[in-house]
Amino acid sequence: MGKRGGGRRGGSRGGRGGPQRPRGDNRDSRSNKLDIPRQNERFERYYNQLEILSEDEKGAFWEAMKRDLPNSFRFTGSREHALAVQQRLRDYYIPEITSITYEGQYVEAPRPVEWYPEQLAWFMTTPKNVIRRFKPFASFQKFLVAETDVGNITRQEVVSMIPPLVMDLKPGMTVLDLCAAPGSKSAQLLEMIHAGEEDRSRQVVSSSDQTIPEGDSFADDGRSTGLLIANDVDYKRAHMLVHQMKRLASPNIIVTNHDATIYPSIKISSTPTPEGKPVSNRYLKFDRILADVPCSGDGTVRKNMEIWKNWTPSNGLGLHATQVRILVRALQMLKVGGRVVYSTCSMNPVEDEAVLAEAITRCGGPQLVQVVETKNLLPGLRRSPGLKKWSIMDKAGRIWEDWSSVVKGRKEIHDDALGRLQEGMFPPQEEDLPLDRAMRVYPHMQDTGAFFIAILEKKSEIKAKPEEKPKMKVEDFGVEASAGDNGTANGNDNGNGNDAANGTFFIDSGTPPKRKRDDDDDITSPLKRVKSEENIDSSIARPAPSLPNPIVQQPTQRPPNPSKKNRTQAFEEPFKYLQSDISEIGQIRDFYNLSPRFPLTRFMVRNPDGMASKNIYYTSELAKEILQENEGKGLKFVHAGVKMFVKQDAPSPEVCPWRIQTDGLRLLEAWVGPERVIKLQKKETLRRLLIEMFPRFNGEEGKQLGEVGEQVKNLGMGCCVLIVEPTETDENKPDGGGDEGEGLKERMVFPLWKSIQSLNLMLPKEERKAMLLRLFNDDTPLVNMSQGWKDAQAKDKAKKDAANGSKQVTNADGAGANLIDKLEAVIDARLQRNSSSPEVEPLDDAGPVKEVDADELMAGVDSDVDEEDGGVALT
Ligand SMILES: C[S@@+](CC[C@H](N)C(=O)[O-])C[C@H]1O[C@@H](n2cnc3c(N)ncnc32)[C@H](O)[C@@H]1O
Repeated sequence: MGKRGGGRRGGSRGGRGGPQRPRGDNRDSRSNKLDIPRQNERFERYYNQLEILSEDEKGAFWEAMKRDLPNSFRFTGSREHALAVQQRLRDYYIPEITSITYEGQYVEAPRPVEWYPEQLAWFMTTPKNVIRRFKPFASFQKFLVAETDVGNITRQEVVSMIPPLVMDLKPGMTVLDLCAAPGSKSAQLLEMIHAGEEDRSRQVVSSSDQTIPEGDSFADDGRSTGLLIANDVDYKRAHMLVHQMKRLASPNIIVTNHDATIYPSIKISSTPTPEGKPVSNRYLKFDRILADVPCSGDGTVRKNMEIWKNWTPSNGLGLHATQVRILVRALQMLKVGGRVVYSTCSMNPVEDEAVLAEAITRCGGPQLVQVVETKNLLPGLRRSPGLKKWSIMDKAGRIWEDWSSVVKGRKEIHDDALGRLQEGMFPPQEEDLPLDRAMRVYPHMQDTGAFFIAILEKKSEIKAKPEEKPKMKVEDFGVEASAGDNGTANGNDNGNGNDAANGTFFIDSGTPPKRKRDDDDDITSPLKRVKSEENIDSSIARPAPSLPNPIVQQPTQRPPNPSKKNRTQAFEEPFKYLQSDISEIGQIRDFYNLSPRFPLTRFMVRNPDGMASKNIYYTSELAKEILQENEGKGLKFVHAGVKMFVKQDAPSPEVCPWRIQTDGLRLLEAWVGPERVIKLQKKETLRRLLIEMFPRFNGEEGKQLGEVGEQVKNLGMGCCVLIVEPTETDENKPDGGGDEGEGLKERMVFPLWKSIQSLNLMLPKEERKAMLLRLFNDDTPLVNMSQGWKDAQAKDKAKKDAANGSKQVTNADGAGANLIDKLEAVIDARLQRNSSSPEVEPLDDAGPVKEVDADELMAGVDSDVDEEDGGVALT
């Protein structure tokens, strides 16, 4: 799957996507955090009495809880590409780091996470004083920062990588990630949806019609037909999610912004049943749903030190009801036979096993919703089984073993702490509910954070029971019940007792949400009542992807666009699909000689008039169906589509003004005709094209461009596809290995622009630099060749002017050359302004290698992305 670079991610040192702070501030806040005493009487007492660990283990557990968390990261994107970047780490950085000795011992180098498939996840525990001493760490950091900037590496907590891995996700599936921001798990899910896609597409392109393999994975000529809907209730966090997802350049994702407890049903097209029976309302059901719910996050205490200060029993108690509602809604939206993975980064059974038990009960019991065994998944991962018995600590710090003691206690204890407790928080009556099939991962087991993961399988259609109101009478408390205590005092309620606008959650609110459902079968979406899928004939499976007639949306009235400052409400440009017979698409098809197998019906624009004026996006067929079927029905779509073509001024009418955007190239390249394809085999040619912006392809300079220089001579102006063909394998590489060979090992594709005299690889500066570092270990500053030849021309002209007594050049050749240069300069300037071309900035050097400390080693890496799983502020 694709990868999108594009600059250091905004506000890169702000953390949690916040505003950019000066580096010094960051250090201060880091050292302030380090000053927090790592103790909390109730926190420690609660988990000690829970007996989740043997006496022997308790010491190691608390010791690990109090230690700093190792840094960890994941190689992201398509398997092929992720493995290539990982190989660089193995071949180059690891040998350098492992050769360092300190006080007679070898230093600890980054290590792969044993149970992560293909060792694509790594962690490192190297102490600061060791890192400060040795320069190889500094060059390793440069690599990490560069690869993270372009999206090849993502910093992610090791345990947070588990839930997607146990989803048993196949590429054609429809998947919903209900609480998805900032998006590290969504990224994993999307990678799985695209697994094997590139190979399949190439297989189709190289086969004749008769030899294309049959089967679902080739249903759309090898393109993945699966879909991920990633959702978050918080609008700003949903945009953080968009930012993360765009890096993966997938046409198979839609981002939405809804409260997961009342997630609206999604309409799909109303084709008749195979028997010809008309069906009027069909709603999407999912194969897999991830409910990585908001939680108190006490499993992240090694990273979020404030938890030591802020942990109270109320944190978990207040979230239980929301967590149950999210899980029940997930089960409703699931296909029969489908699976929900429920996860939290909290160790509190009230947020874990109790939520499973309560949701299963509400959905009809274990015959309808089964807990799936997890113990054999991910061999090598040390874990404990889920709990079948637990006690609960109330707000006042008292421990309760069961519900009946609470009921009795209410007669004697006259404070409101007991009001928070509910029957469903205690272990279920049904003793054989196999909650132990879930998994708990604790920090001491493999030096990570803590996590809870469970898999639920839907065995039959369900009809969820309405939520029971807590049966509390005023006299039960011995105190006056305070009406309306729903934590919405600030008036910024998202209907859930939570403040969605600033991303914080009132974790003390145990009351049902304001926007309450009367009946689970009739969901009220935030904007409009949407009929529940539970009334629909569930035997109707989603039809195989088809290519319905393109629909051109009628131009709609543009809603008033609130100024950015006042955007507390979501405003998104509409998604309008283009008719395949419009002139712009015809021009694209003809210029790139696109294969008839490439679907021209999936192009979309983001403006209310539905006009192809600036950017053209591409989505999968199912994403298109969903966006079209649900238009104007209250669904809050925030993002969909991969930018595939961008319009720019063309130097002449024969040149197509629509150039291919890097994001969309992966999806398109196999279908572009040979006339617009250039092939590169030599490493040195690629190095030149990466370092030099706007090299000339004629004359002496052109010779330096080797095989590419030769081929472009016969190519018409405009955009083309540059394919880097791998010619070197582990077998044929020269003795000594490393990077000495003339060819490259990895297949790559880039958009290339041919101007009148020069070429330009349409790749952002950061991606050029990361690639130079990875493929050539070269951190040479980039060179803007157009500047060079313009300077040379200016000098030449000055010389000639001087020789001719400052006479104007009037001969035809001179005038022609000037005209060409001017035109070229205009085109270059426009290309430079374009998003995926290098910016016209002073070309900076990566700077001298400096010593770094442990935090700094990861500090520049992904630090604008809030990776923590504890998506709640402990207020
Ligand atoms: C634990 S974090 C999710 C982390 C995410 N899955 C990841 O791996 O990057 C929980 C998220 O749930 C969101 N959230 C909280 N309440 C929600 C609700 N009622 N509906 C949907 N999302 C909610 C929060 O905004 C937060 O982003």
